[in-house]
Amino acid sequence: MEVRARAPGKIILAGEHAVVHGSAAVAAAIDLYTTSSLRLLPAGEDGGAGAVELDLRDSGLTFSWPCSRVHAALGEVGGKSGAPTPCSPDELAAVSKLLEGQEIPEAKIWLSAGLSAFLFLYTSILGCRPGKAVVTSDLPIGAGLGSSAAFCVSMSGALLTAAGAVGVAGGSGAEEWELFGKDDLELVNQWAFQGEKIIHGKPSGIDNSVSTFGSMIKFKKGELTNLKSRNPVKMLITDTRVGRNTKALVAGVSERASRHPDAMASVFNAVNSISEELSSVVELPVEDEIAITSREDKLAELMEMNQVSAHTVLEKVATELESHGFRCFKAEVGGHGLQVCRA
Ligand SMILES: Nc1ncnc2c1ncn2[C@@H]1O[C@H](COP(=O)(O)OP(=O)(O)OP(=O)(O)O)[C@@H](O)[C@H]1O
Ligand SMILES: C[C@@](O)(CCO)CC(=O)[O-]
Ligand SMILES: [Mg+2]
Repeated sequence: MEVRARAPGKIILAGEHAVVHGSAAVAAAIDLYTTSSLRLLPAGEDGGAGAVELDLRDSGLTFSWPCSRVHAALGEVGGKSGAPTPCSPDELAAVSKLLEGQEIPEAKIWLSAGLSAFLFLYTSILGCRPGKAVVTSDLPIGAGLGSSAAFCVSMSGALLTAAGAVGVAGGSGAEEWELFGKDDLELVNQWAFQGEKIIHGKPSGIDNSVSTFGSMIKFKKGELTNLKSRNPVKMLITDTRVGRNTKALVAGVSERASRHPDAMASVFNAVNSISEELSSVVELPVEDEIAITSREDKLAELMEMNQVSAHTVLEKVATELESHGFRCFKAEVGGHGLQVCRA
């Protein structure tokens, strides 16, 4: 049987980075997804133990680890389909050793973090059982749209479903996306957070939470509040195609906070207030065009204060940006979280 799980990317409207230091932040799922398909395989035809395989379809790269090698590196692992235990430094070192000998092009060396997260999640949940995972994604990687979280959430969803730890009982039989129950989502989210830690270093958990649960959320110190907005909020997302590494950026902010503790505490406090205010603006009931425009203006101002300059003339701005070679996504925000499909 093949299990497919898809998880959305996200945008953060306010509170990015400050959320790692305890400020509130507001994030929304976007309708761009990463899909992980998983098929458990029989043991090798030659009587061998088979292999764990990963096919990263978008980058045209495939990876394979003989189960015997995985077992030799990690020992007895797997079967942990309850709450996760974090990846210990020894485990991470063993996982990193498994990357040796894999042909990762220098230009895509950043994939190593994703491969480590995959190996940790796969082996912790399924042990050294042979299987093949295929990943495809609509999301640009390293562009701030939560590709790492969508990768970890969709992969955790597929692995835990294959392990029988979560899932819609029996499935509908039809090939359509179904939503998980709340407890299952909680479990997937906990596992995905462990994967995010391998990729991000010190994540707040906002990205994996919004990717798992969907919708628009306020997130503060690990606590999630669903924001209820009766009117859809539309955003224009622009990929500057200038890649960056979130782990390095997060570490940079922490270093700055330790160099300037008082000043940065005030910055984090200000960002917290912006996120709190933005959350209430999102939930304001808006009945007519004037109220919608006024809400958009308030959101724009708060986002600008947070960091970003927001524009409402979407088509005009998109055309202008695209004429300069940028890529724009017009995304619906606040949609579904993790979904699963069993063929
Ligand atoms: N589809 C994918 N396949 C394999 N690895 C992936 C995939 N998507 C993300 N990753 C892993 O996640 C890393 C990118 O994570 P990073 O947190 O730096 O960027 P992001 O998640 O796109 O942005 P942000 O966290 O700021 O929203 C990649 O370097 C890779 O290791
Ligand atoms: C930059 C950051 O705030 C969001 C990354 O999308 C880091 C985090 O919260 O883990
Ligand atoms: Mg990320």
